[in-house]
Amino acid sequence: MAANGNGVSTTPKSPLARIQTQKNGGICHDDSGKPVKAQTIDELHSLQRKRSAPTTPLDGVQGAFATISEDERQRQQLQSISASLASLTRGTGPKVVRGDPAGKVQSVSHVAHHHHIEAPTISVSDSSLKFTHVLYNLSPAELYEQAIKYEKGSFITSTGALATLSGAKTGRSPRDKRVVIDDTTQDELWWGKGSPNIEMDEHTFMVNRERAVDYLNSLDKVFVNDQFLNWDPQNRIKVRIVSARAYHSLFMHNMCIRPTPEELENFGTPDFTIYNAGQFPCNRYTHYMTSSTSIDLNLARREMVILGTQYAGEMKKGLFSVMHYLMPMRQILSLHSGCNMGKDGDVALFFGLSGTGKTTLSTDHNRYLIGDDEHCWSDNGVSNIEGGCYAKCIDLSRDKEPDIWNAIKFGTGEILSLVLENVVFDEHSREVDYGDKSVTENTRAAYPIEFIPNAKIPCVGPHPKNVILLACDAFGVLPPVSKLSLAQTMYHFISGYTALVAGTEDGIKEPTATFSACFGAAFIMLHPTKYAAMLAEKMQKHGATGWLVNTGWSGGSYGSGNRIKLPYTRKIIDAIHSGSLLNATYHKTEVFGLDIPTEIEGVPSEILHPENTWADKKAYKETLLKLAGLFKKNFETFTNHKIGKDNKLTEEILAAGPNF
Ligand SMILES: Nc1ncnc2c1ncn2[C@@H]1O[C@H](COP(=O)(O)OP(=O)(O)O)[C@@H](O)[C@H]1O
Ligand SMILES: C=C(OP(=O)(O)O)C(=O)O
Ligand SMILES: [Ca+2]
Ligand SMILES: [Mn+2]
Repeated sequence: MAANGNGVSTTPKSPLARIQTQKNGGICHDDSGKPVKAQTIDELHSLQRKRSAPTTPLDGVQGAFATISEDERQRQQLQSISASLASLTRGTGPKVVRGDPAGKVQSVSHVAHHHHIEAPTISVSDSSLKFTHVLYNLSPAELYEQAIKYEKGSFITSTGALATLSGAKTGRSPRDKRVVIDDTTQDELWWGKGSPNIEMDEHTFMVNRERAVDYLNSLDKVFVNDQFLNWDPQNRIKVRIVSARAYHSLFMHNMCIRPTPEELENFGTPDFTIYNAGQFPCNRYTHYMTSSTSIDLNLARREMVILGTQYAGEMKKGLFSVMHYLMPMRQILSLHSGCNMGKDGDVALFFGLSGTGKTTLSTDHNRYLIGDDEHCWSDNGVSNIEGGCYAKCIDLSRDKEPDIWNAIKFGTGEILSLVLENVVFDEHSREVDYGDKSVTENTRAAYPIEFIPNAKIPCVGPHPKNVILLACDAFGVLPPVSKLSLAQTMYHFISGYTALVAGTEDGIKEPTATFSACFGAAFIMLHPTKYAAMLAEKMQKHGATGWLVNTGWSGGSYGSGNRIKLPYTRKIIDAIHSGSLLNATYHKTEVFGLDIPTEIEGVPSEILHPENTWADKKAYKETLLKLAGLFKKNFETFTNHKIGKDNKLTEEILAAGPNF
């Protein structure tokens, strides 16, 4: 007789299957599998989760390496987090416990618990009495669960990425950034016209800090990430990020350097702390505030407060500003650049403003990726500041950007851990439509750098051989590539030109020129000439060549011409890396005086000089002069600043701009 394991006949004689029972007293004893060890459903569920092994042997090691007990270490960790969350309403800080308030289980923290922490069973609204549950350095899988359970707009896409929404803000808010001015920062930092540092006083910072901390303390739970910045071990910075959303915690998990369990045990006090209370607005009646968004940096307190924006990029770029202060103090140059390395150890830097191609061009299947956005250049070479990449994914295609495409899914040996911001997907298949701009043009994917197959781990490399300045010229008059002298490199580095296209809004046809000193004025803290002088010195010392690459328009301005094809730009970049472009024949352009090659393998020669690609030569000349005028006007503010030890380089830089 054919019967399945439950004794149900599969060849019923009557229309309904008859249950065959055994003869021994009418009681079923036909379960073929071993019974589970659990006596109750709760027990069964608790069996599902195995405790993570403690990383330090509990009895510790004797002698010089003796470690504190696990209980003591956890007590110290909670004390440190409690101190981070201190506010006046809780003089001594909130009562902090670890774990998810929703479950009785404490297993969300991956350090084994050897004592049971009693959480209150009734909810108490008075913040000085309530508990704040701390979800400390959760794993991506745990953060996925938190996001899916509690954060509206969280979904898993067909490739396993976590899709989220950042709310009303889908980009950075540079005009809402404030920096505390005190006796030290007043002299050290760059203030005034052109500077990104808009001042606020210490007291106002504390007002916003208290607002953010009180908001965080009012919640049932907060996420705390303890992580690192900078792959250079001698200049590593410990950061703590306190946030209200699993999405923010996962984003920083991916973007900062992830500590090993051992490193986490010995983490101690952070060097810098972010309070991200982005869901809660600032009070616009507060002095120095001009909107409901505020991103406040206090270098003396080593703290940053975020109110009124949930755009995750604010955290990574906020920390980048901090590095732009801390690193130059140690004679290390911080760079808003991507960075990769060839098989022979030749390193290239890719400077550029947002959307010019740092991430796209540094992610190159034939080279090792050191990082896509933030680096340091010290006497030992280059190091990535971050542990992940943050790629723009509008119109992302598998053909043109295969490594980024493939990074947006399960990673080898790692559970899905990726954030896809503001993308649109099919409600059933969960397939992402990268062409959809319904939420924003600035859709993003944040993934750990290991998701790129050729990542160079640890993310460090020798001194750069090529320094590539990327400009997305929507006027269509800059050549696709030109070789720069050191003075020209400095001129273009200080200028930091790119052009924004007005986007898809109708009525706006003119591209807008943007000049952002050091290709990242929004993040620099000192005067641009300080960074420029360091760059000049390093390039000179290590014999690096500068290049200007236009990743923007050709054959006319935005509206009539077209964006230079990515495969052509890649060929240009290949020729820079291989060294073949150094040996090309060059001729000088008028007005900008740029040296352009006559030939590059794989690139049609006629596009190398932009004039050839314009049907209307008069319009070309007019547009060229217009852009040159904008460069001249922008550079006026820098003419009184000296770069280098004598005036020689400064004079050369001034002469390296457009002449007309
Ligand atoms: N010729 C080109 N060179 C570089 N990027 C291009 C080019 N044409 C189109 N793009 C697109 O421009 C965008 C560049 O963005 P991204 O690399 O993220 O810039 P960044 O990292 O500098 O902010 C990508 O979406 C890329 O596909
Ligand atoms: C995240 C950003 O960086 P980028 O566009 O340079 O990749 C940003 O500028 O907000
Ligand atoms: Ca980028
Ligand atoms: Mn960037």
